[in-house]
Amino acid sequence: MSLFASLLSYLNPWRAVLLRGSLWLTATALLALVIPWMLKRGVEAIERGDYADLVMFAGILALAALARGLARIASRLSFLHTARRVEVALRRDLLQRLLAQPGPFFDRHRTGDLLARFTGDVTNVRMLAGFGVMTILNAAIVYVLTLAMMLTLSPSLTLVAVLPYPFMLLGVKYLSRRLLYHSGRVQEGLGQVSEAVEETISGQAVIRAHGLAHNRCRRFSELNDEYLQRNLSLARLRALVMPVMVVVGPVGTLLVLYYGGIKVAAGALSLGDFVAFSAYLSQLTWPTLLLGWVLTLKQRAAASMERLQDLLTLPASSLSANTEDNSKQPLPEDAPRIEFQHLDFSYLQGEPVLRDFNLSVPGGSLVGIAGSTGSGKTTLLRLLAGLYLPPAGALFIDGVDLTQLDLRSHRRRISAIPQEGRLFSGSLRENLLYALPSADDRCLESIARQACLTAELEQFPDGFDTRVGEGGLSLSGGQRQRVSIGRALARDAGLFLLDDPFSHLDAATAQTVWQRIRPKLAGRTVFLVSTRVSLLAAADRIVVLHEGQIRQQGSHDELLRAGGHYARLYHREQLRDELEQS
Ligand SMILES: Nc1ncnc2c1ncn2[C@@H]1O[C@H](COP(=O)(O)OP(=O)(O)OP(=O)(O)O)[C@@H](O)[C@H]1O
Repeated sequence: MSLFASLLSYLNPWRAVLLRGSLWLTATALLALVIPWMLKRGVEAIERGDYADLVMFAGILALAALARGLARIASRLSFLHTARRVEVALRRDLLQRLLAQPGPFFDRHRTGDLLARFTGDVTNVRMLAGFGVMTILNAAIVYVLTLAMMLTLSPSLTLVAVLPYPFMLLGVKYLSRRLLYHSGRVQEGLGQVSEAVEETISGQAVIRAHGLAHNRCRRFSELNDEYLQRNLSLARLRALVMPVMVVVGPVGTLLVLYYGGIKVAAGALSLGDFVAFSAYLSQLTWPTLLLGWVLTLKQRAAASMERLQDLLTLPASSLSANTEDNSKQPLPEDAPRIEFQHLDFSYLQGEPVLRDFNLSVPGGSLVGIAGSTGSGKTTLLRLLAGLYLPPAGALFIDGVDLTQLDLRSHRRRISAIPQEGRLFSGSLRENLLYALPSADDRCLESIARQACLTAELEQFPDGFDTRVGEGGLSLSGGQRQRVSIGRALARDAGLFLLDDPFSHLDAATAQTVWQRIRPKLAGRTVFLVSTRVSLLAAADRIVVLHEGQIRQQGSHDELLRAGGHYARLYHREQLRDELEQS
């Protein structure tokens, strides 16, 4: 879609406001026409020696100027307010698209670059949608009306005045292509700088702990220099645009002065007409200059819109809406039956992470997943959540291929605790009830009890209203993890995906939390990944992964009797716990 087509789709809902704005612009231009005409009549009154008329024309001129100022304010408000609304709509659509993307999208895109699209790129488009559109429309109206007046006064002099304009158009056409290219590079550079800032702030603890601040600053300076060079190239080009426009006005005025002067001297044009003509011509100067500025703005906005279109044209979801069977809303308490059939999975062009994975899970069972680090445990849960797309015909939910499921309905029945359960800025209450904001205090207290947070809450001076800081930074790792557990429990889901939710808790607390949350999980399908294998003892089936393949599976007792990897992990853990207690 071209820049203007995309922009139009965002401006369309505000067409009534824009129409009003255009009427105010027309009123501004019409009132502006009165001023040179009153000059003409004033000059004629002076020639006649009629001072009463002169005062009257001066009065009309002053009133017209005042009314013109008011009409200009009204027109600006219509256009600039609309642009702000377009900006909001763009940001909303961008975020909606982003959140609908599957995991590989976020592996491919850098956070800073995505952030730059929300800031710099959206601002460029907003400037064009507001000031740009207003300036272009204003120039068109002023040109048509003013040229009509100039033609009325003297057609031949009008022809002389517009002689330099074709040269201006040629120069502008040549510059605009290069402006587009350089604007794109500047926005890309801004993305890299934003990325570096974002990473530095979120990783400041690691950077300082390793004494890497100096290296980081050096790398940042290099990126900044590169960004500066790109900006300077663009600024040089933009600096060329203004002179092209600035030359046009004076050349036209010079030509008019020369030929107009000859005409007045020869008596072919009255002095009043000549003064009015010159005033009309000077009214074209400012819109022409602004057009030059809008041209650079247009190219910047075109480069930005191209970057925004990359995101706005993404599919709303990588998983398609499905047949009638799946379009029905699954009930939250539905505990799905899950089947993996010869599942092979690898991330973008990487080595296979899961290989020939086969598993049949009846609805309402608790599946424990154990295995060495990097064996594919998290990947398995990501596939179940539809965050990454499994190959077709390999993963079935209630007998339906996951790739054919409506992703939103599927996710509605899932509650997950990711490995790094991120909290959001806000209070403990907001975080615990993130998925259920309307829940009452009784529900909140019950969640906190299940997640073993009650003791801490009594110590926090603000209780549930305690702020957790960005990402939950003001809480300990264990507290953060228990808030994540509470947040997941608040959902009445049918499928729980718990990725090592007790890794930051000591053995005793982990057991207590696990015992407390189990009644809530009864009758649900639960996948529990745990590096602490003793917590898996209650699972209906335990799967032990090794390098993406099932190495062992069975109940806790069966696996202990069989010996092997699971039994070794279990005995090692028992020994460690005994040592810690002694
Ligand atoms: N987004 C990704 N892009 C590419 N490769 C990935 C991605 N996420 C994980 N991997 C790779 O997939 C493999 C399995 O990772 P996964 O996180 O599933 O293992 P895990 O068993 O959960 O490990 P751990 O116990 O350490 O959390 C690893 O080799 C990892 O490097």
